[in-house]
Amino acid sequence: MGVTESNESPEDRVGYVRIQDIPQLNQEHCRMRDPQRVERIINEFVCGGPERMQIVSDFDYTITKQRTDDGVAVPSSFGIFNSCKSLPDNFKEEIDKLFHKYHPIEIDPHMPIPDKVQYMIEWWTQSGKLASGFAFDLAELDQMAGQFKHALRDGTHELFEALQRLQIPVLVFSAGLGNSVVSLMQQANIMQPNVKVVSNFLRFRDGLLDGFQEPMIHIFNKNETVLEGGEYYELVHTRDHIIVMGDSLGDADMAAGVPASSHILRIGFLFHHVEANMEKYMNAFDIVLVDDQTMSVPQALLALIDNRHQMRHPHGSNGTAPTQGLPNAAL
Ligand SMILES: C[n+]1cn([C@@H]2O[C@H](COP(=O)(O)OP(=O)(O)O)[C@@H](O)[C@H]2O)c2nc(N)[nH]c(=O)c21
Ligand SMILES: [Mg+2]
Repeated sequence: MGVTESNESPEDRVGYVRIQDIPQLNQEHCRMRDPQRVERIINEFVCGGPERMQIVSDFDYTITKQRTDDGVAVPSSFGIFNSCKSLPDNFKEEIDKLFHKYHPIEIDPHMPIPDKVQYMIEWWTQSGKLASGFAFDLAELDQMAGQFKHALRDGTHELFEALQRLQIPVLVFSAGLGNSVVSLMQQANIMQPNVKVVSNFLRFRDGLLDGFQEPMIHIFNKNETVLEGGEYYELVHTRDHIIVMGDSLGDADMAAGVPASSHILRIGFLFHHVEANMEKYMNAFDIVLVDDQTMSVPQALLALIDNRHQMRHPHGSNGTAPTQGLPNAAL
């Protein structure tokens, strides 16, 4: 007698998760281009368990809120640095000039990407040159960043706690200023050993600021290809179940460079010009959350993965090696 072939479809299996059973995905402001694809990936994630998961997240307005309860605007990571009082008098003026020259290029819908890349490299290089040749006390940056430690999305602590407990690596990718990102995350107590920040970090030489450390992270190389060969790449390249989170369209590509067989679920936080942007966001992200200032959706997905994991490993052992502490200055 051979093995009886089962006609059972995956949907009939015990433990199969359905979108309609996940309240966070059934909210009015949660949009999905292809709910069946989302459901399929979620089931892959739940079956694969925490050992195969990694998170890749943008920082500005993804980990921080797009809109705060008290209406206070949250500065970007560059903005936190630029508002430091001790910077030379002309610094702010010059950095603003660069912004007005290059930001329209960054968002120009007609210019081809390869042309934009050249301009973006110019912009980040010139910003680095401006941030050179004067003394700067990082304590001032800490003080500025600390003012916004409560401006993280609701549920961020709980999400990061769960990710740490399940030893899921988190890559925070920012084309902004890494020192602000790390400082804010440290002061908010979410800079756990499983979290790595890849960004632009200030460099000092002979006690003076000397621009940014290499490699430059700009908006068009903000993806896993810049990690290749590095320590973090080694840690995560076998983790083929990936949640990507971002608020800008380009953030959807942050997992570029991971093996093609990976399952990637992209979550996009849409806030500005909702109607005008909706179609593009729906095409770029699997889940689009409109004016959602929480981490409820990633938390819900993680809870599903966690619950199944607890059922398999009721005594707490998950068979994986502990996540190493990760250096944040270099790749
Ligand atoms: C070099 N430079 C780049 N930016 C902006 O920083 C952003 C960093 O990009 P990102 O990491 O994708 O962050 P986001 O979450 O804010 O989108 C880019 O979109 C640029 O518009 C900059 N912004 C300021 N204020 N000053 C700068 O020197 C500067
Ligand atoms: Mg952002």
